[in-house]
Amino acid sequence: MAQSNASAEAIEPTERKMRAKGVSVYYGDKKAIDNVDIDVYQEFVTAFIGPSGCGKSTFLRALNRMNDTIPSARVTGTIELDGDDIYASGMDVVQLRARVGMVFQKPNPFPKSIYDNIAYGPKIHGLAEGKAELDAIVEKSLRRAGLWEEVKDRLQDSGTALSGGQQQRLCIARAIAVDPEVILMDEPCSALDPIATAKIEELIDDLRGNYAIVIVTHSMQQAARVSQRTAFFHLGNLVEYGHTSDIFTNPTQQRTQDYITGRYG
Ligand SMILES: Nc1ncnc2c1ncn2[C@@H]1O[C@H](COP(=O)(O)OP(=O)(O)OP(=O)(O)O)[C@@H](O)[C@H]1O
Repeated sequence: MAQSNASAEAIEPTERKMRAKGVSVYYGDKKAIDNVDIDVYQEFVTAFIGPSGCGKSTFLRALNRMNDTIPSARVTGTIELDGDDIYASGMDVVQLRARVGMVFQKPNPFPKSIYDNIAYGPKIHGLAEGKAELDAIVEKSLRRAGLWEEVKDRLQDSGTALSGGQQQRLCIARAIAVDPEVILMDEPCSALDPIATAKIEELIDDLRGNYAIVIVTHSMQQAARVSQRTAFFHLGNLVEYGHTSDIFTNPTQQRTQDYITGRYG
């Protein structure tokens, strides 16, 4: 498991990667997220916690316009990546989703080889000149995701034949391969056993140095282990956002206190 990160979280962020201002998300007439302001920082893991249905995944998906794929979904307010409005009309959404990658709850490798799972993104984004460069990206991505040693001799095997934990690291490698700046993770360990979960948590801690990471989790222990900042959502509102240790030991809001002491959720 990742060790306590109290010292890491005390460090003040140097670079803001994303800024949400007055963001609301609707499904048809129903408001799922209400007027949320939040900043996400480079080299920080930000955890979104809160009871089921509070809107964590909805808000996470708004950060790389994954909600665009849901016809009834509508986002208001502004979300910026490096100061640029990601909902602006000129924004290239394919490019945006490479810059703000996503890893889902259930590992979802393509039904292709391990190699092709990683190579696909760099190919369509034109990141490699030839086979040697592509090979290098595949190796580097798998190494970063802590999977290289386990798969280097069977890169042509199907990605779906790996264990659940390996599949999730493959999906992380796939996100890394297109050189993202932000990685969004929606309950990435919920389908995994404790050992595979521990590996992913260690990986998140390793990756933090190169990206801004946002993780939705139902596990408060996980949020405490891996994140430096925590946002507590309830009924579509961002109730409290701050240093992870403050949220868990000294929250300012009664609703946060009730959640972390198990009064609901
Ligand atoms: N595609 C959709 N169409 C309509 N309503 C939706 C859709 N997705 C989510 N919702 C609604 O939006 C609200 C927030 O859901 P969301 O999945 O974001 O919450 P969550 O906090 O991530 O929940 P969980 O922890 O259970 O995954 C819920 O009331 C949910 O029913």
